[in-house]
Amino acid sequence: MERNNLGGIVVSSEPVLQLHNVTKKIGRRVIVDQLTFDVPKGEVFGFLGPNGAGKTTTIRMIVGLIKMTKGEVIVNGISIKNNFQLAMTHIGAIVENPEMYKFLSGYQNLLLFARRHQQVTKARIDEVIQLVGLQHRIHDKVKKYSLGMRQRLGVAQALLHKPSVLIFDEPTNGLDPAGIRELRDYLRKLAKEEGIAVIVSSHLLSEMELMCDRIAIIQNGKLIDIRKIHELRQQVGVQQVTIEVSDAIAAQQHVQAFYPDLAVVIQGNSIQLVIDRSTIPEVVRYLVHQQIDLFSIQLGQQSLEDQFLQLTGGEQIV
Ligand SMILES: Nc1ncnc2c1ncn2[C@@H]1O[C@H](COP(=O)(O)OP(=O)(O)OP(=O)(O)O)[C@@H](O)[C@H]1O
Repeated sequence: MERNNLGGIVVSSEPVLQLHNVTKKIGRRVIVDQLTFDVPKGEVFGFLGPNGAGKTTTIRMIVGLIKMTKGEVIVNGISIKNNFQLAMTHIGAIVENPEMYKFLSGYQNLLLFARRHQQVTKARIDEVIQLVGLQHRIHDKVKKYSLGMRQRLGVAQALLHKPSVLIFDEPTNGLDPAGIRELRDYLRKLAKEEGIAVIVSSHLLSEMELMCDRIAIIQNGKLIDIRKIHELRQQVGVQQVTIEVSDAIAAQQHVQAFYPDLAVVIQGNSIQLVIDRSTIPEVVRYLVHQQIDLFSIQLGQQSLEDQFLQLTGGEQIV
């Protein structure tokens, strides 16, 4: 088995989930358009796109809640078209609000849920409770749980039958910052320690960036790009440079004359430009040579957000 290293996390390159040309048409409208990607074991994979991009529809197709118009979904080598029941034994999903009885305890809910799966033992129930960190509150009634705890219980339910893929649609919806952080930590733990492929969807780039190893960007039902988060960070070599100068108008004209393709913006007493880090000394030398005095230089990185906005043609992903 080939292995590679994603930002310090070792994951197997063996895909546990494969989508090939997955397409959904409703009437004449193509909602999801030929999506193709693989997710390996142990990876947290983000499905990022603006509202209405087709994320939920794709997830609903993967878990069999709706039919694909075209394409194929393979889970652990099993086609969901050929052997749906068997393929689903490898998937745990939290797509709609998990079914829970509020007047029963978390533990009683898990017991009820476990009856649906023949092979779930009491030891496994205890194991998933530990995994999601609910051991201290598991005998409280669910009505006393916070939203974050209910979500954990939902994840515990989804994990009972030992799936190799966990799918979670918009997991952070409604959670406060502390809840989001907890969720992020235990989803990453599940991927790292249990080798589960975790697939999450969101329209929030800031969350995906902290949670995922890789992100697929989807817009208007189409896959625009797939990137590894750590690669993205390394690629950001281009920097925004703000140079405080004695004469901003003259500095702008000089730099513009020397680099005709560069956009040079005046900000108060400074000029601002986006250039490769290696070009900075040349610009500085040139300005000094043109008798422009320099007072300060500030560097800012082009953010991941800027990159995604570029990729999606400016459509807002916040
Ligand atoms: N049953 C349906 N009939 C008609 N159109 C639908 C149906 N289900 C979804 N759509 C449309 O398909 C598009 C994609 O919807 P989907 O819910 O998959 O997007 P999403 O990326 O999950 O968005 P959000 O972040 O808002 O949940 C939307 O324009 C939606 O209106």
